[in-house]
Amino acid sequence: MSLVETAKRIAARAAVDKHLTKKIRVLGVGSGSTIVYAFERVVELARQGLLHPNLVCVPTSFQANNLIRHAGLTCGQLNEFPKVDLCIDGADEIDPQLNCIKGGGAAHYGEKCVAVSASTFILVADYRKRSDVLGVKWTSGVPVEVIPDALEIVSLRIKNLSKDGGNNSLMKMLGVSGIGELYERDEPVVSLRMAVRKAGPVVTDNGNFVLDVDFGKIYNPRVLEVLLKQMTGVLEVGLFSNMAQEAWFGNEDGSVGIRTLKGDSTL
Ligand SMILES: O=C[C@H](O)[C@H](O)[C@H](O)COP(=O)(O)O
Repeated sequence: MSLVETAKRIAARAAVDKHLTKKIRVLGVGSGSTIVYAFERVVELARQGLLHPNLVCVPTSFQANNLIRHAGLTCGQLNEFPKVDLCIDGADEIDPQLNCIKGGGAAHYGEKCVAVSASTFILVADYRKRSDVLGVKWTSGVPVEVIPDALEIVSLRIKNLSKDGGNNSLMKMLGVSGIGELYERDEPVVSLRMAVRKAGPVVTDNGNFVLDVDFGKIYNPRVLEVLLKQMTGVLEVGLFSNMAQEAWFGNEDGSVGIRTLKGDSTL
């Protein structure tokens, strides 16, 4: 197993061991490659009888839904279980305030639905995702899920954010005086995410498209998230600000690091 895969695995397993106690009845299951390792551990613990006898797993995506069903665990939808005790999920980049970029696998809408419903939201990742400022480690851009009919209008509005100052009255309400307080680039670079082994764009679990928007460094993820989210035609933005309580990183040396709002430590 490569260094990166080992790092994902140790962080994911350690986070599950710490947080998935017998008291957790409703578990949100994230998406992506790191979550596969976390879920592997969930299944081991369930088979050993160490989890809540009526554990329900709420998926964040089609992928997560498959993981749960193939393991034979109970799968519940958010409409039936809107109060999630714990959600464990991966991320593409995480800053010291535990803001993160997600959606590298285009699952950020489902992931955010579950994350906002969770009493505890924990991120698991490898060392490449630990960052001081968003936009430096994950350079593919912020994923923005867009309803297909609105693709062009949303692209244009994002490209013009710097020129028209976003939306001046909204920015005033949000206490920001200039777009330079939000991100680095003079003009955000907007790309429609293209599929691999399918002609045309990536189509999400919800039948939408994804724009990857490179803002350069992101200085104020919270306000940028709000500005993007309010654009008509945007379903969800892959910025998750002020949501996670902890991030667990697998380090290159085989140790596990934990990032909280108080700082970084090693297990
Ligand atoms: O859309 C995908 C999700 O946000 C993933 O959790 C994120 O991209 C991290 O994925 P991975 O664990 O594969 O790096």
